[in-house]
Amino acid sequence: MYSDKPTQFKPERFIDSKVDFRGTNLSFMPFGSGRRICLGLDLAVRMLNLLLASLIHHFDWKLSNRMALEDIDIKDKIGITLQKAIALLAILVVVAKEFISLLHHMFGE
Ligand code: HEM
Repeated sequence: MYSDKPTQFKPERFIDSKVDFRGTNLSFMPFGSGRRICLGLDLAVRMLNLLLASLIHHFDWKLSNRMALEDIDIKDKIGITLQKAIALLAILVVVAKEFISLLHHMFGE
């Protein structure tokens, strides 16, 4: 099931799945496995949810005119860090009112 079109973005493949990301299932190990498994795993899992939820909550997003829906894919390219082979050109559209008032609160008028 997990090897079914592995390069396609299909998050639903994990619904009702018993495979986890903590290095016990070698078909899916984003943080590595065994003695050298990522030391920041727990921090990263918490921060990723918070970061992504904050970005989605505070901003509206749209795709750049230079990119079509069909161009979105999840292939990676090897480098010092792992990068997307085709960058996602997402544009921030509207800054939500709550975020503006948060900035005012933090930095004054
Ligand atoms: C989404 C975020 C992250 C991903 C996907 C990730 C992934 C990985 C992977 C694949 C490895 C290599 C594991 C292996 O060799 O088997 C690794 C190692 C490591 N990661 Fe992360 N990591 C993330 C975030 C973090 C964070 C936030 C920290 C620290 C605060 C961290 C600290 C480390 C350290 C210290 C190692 C080396 C462990 C060792 O060699 O013993 N990582 N990480």
